[in-house]
This record gives sequence, C-alpha cells and structure tokens, in this order.
Amino acid sequence: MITVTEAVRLIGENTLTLPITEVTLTAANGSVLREPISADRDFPPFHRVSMDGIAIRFANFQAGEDTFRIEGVQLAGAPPQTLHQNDGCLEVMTGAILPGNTDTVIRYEDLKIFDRNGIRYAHIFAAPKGRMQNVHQRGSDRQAADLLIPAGTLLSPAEIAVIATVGKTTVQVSQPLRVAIISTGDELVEVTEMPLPHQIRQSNSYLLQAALQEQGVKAQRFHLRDDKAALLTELKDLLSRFDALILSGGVSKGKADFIPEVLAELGVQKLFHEVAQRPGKPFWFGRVANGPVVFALPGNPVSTFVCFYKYVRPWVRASLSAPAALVPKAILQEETVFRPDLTYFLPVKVAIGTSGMLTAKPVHIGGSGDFAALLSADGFLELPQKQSTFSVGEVYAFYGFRS
Ligand SMILES: Nc1nc2c(c(=O)[nH]1)N[C@H]1C(S)=C(S)[C@@H](COP(=O)(O)OP(=O)(O)OC[C@H]3O[C@@H](n4cnc5c(N)ncnc54)[C@H](O)[C@@H]3O)O[C@H]1N2
Ligand code: MOO
Ligand SMILES: [Mg+2]
Repeated sequence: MITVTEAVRLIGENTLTLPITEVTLTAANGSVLREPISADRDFPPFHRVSMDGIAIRFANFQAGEDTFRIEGVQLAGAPPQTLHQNDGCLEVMTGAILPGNTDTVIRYEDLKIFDRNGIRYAHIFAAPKGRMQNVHQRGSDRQAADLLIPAGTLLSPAEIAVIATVGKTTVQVSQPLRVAIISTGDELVEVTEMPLPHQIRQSNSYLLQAALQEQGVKAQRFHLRDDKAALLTELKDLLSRFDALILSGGVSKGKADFIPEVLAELGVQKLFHEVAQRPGKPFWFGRVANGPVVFALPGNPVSTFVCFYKYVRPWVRASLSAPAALVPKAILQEETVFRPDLTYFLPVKVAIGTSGMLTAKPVHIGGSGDFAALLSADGFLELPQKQSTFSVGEVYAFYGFRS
C-alpha cells in the first residue's frame, strides 16, 4: 500500500502529451490552446472615440473658446478626417477614429447644438477635464506583438473574442483526449432497466461522464460483466482504441474482482494497487508502456467520486496541458476524529465565513456506498494520514465538485 502523496506522484509521472490539431475558431471553445496568441496590431489600433459627441483641440478650449463651428461628421468605419479650422469641431461617433488635429471628445450630453445663419455650432457647457478625454488611446490596452494568450490556456469565450480580433480563423489546440469509462459488475443494470431485488442501476459511469464533461472531455461509456474471458477480450479492444480507461469496480478482494489480474494479463503495468486512504483504498493504477493509462477505481460510488477529483481530474487537466484546478483550503468547523492510519477524505458543505475564508462543515455519510449523502456536500476535505484528531479552526485542502 502506498501513500496518497506517492499515488499523486506516480499518476503525475504518467500524464500524456496529446498531439496538436488545428480547429476552426468556432469549434475551439473549451479546448486547450497549443500556440501562443500575440497582438497583430495595437489594442486599440487607433485613437478610438469612446463617446458620441464632438472632437475639438483642447488648446482652443483652454484659450477660452466654448462654442465651436461644426465642420462635419466622423462616423465609425469612415476613414479619418482632419479638422481644418483650429477653432472648429467635428461630430464624432463611438468607435470612430479620432479626426486629425483634434485631441478631446465632449459628449452630446455636455453640449448644445444650434444653428445660426445656416451654420451649425456646438456650445459646450461642461468643461472637458483634459486632453484625450473620451478617447481610448491607441496601444493603451496592448501593443502590437504583445503576448495575449499563452499556450496551455483553456479556451473560454474571453479567449475566443481575442483570437477573433487578431484575425485567426483557425487555432492549434490539443487533440481531444479519448477516454473510455467502463463500469463492471453483474449486479448492475442500465438506467433504463427495472432492477430485480438483487440488482441496482449503475450510476458511477454517469458520474464519471458528467465530471469529465466539465473538463471538456467527451468520454464513451461501456459496461462489462464480471466474466474474466469477456473482460480480457473487451478490455484488450478498448486499450487499443483509447488514451485512458477509467474503470469502476472489481478491484478489491472479492471472488469476482478480476480487474487487477485481467489488466496484468493484458500487459498493463501496475504502478500501484491500494492507497492508504478512505474511501478508495483498493484504487489500482497502471499503464501500457508508452500507451494508454488505466485508472481502476474502487466501485463504491463515494470512492469513485473521491478518486476522480483527487487523482483523475488533475491527470486529465495535465494531459490536456490545461492549468491545474485550484485547490483552496477551508477551515474545519467541527472536531473530527479518524484513527486509522489512512488519509481521510471527509465530505463537507462549504460556506464563506465572516473572514472571507471558506469554512467546511462535515456532512454525515453512511459509508462509501452512501452517495445520496453527497447531495448535501460540496466536496471533500483532505485530512492527512499522520493526524487523528482534526480540530475546529484547522485548515485543510478542499476538493470541490460543484462549479
Ligand atoms: N475483504 C475486503 N473487502 C472489501 C475491501 C477490502 O479491503 N477487503 N475493500 C472495500 C472497499 S474500501 C471498497 S471501495 C470496495 C471496492 O470494491 P470493488 O472495486 O471491488 O467494487 P465492486 O466489488 O465491484 O463494487 C463495490 C460496490 O460498489 C457498487 N458499484 C460498483 N460499480 C458501480 C456502479 N457503476 N454504479 C453504482 N454502484 C456500483 C457495487 O454494487 C458494490 O456495492 O470493496 C470493499 N470490500
Ligand atoms: O473505498 Mo471503500 O469505499 O473505503 O469503501
Ligand atoms: Mg469487489
């Protein structure tokens, strides 16, 4: 049996580097960027008018002028005009380039336009604060060639907008991770079936599929019987078609717990079996040399759950070259005693305390088969192996499963 820290290390040493693929911008959301994105021009690329109104030379206002003859209109999208008379003005619209020979924009709300002898004037009644008022200055956000988005970023709508503005219609991202979720067990029937008294509907593969979906991974589900020959044939096929297999069930000491021996027969090298933790002690992990990775998670649903968030999710993110998920700390709210020499993953409900820190209240759970108890929890606190009494006010790593 190995420690949680050892298990994390061994899994971390077996992250994959996925090949790069080029996708269209419209299909890139949720993928991991594999090329840096730089600014092709300054942001903004010209002095951009940011309010509808008029543009003047500030020096003229400073010299005492408050009424300006309107020379014309500068619309957004029109090539730049130039103010001809120093004491004149041009009407300007949000998004337009600032006209030549002007440096200040005054909003329509701060002026009055009137007509005298067929000539239009703007009279300002709220003094402009200074040069470049209401002008979004060229290069003030980013400069041409600045790095905007580093490789490894998980693309979200904010990145998609920036990639669009630099003129890229396709982008290099990580190829999708091919994951098979495999539930095992003769007691399990499909969700659509009516279980007999000695059967249950299977839920772990749905849990895993949903949790992977949150990481942008579309996994396929399979179900296999506790039949050694069938397991050998089916798992052999799945190992040849996927980057990772996530199994649930069949890894403990039962008469039908065939998974470790079947994987060994199929040439999957065992990296560990059994981790000093509760729940999830019978967790098995291995890999085909330079090939697919196999997580064989214990079947009890809460174990599957904990092992996913503690081990599988970080591996998925690292393999996608995505940044690691944040693991905040939370302040324990109730004394908890756990004597076995194991790391204990305690289900908790969290809140934001008066200090602004996360606080964690233990959620009672009837063992690792009681997954309904997780409906009242937000995640798990990792209570370290070396300690047995965990006091109020102590802080521990919190693995949340609600986004
Ligand atoms: N003699 C021992 N027995 C057990 C030990 C042990 O150390 N010595 N460990 C216990 C622990 S801890 C766990 S966790 C389980 C792990 O069992 P397996 O990985 O072998 O899983 P199964 O036996 O197939 O199933 C266990 C339990 O979980 C239910 N299950 C399985 N798959 C699903 C699914 N897809 N959806 C819903 N529920 C599922 C299954 O029906 C069983 O009730 O072993 C202990 N035993
Ligand atoms: O992992 Mo087992 O779930 O401790 O019951
Ligand atoms: Mg078993």
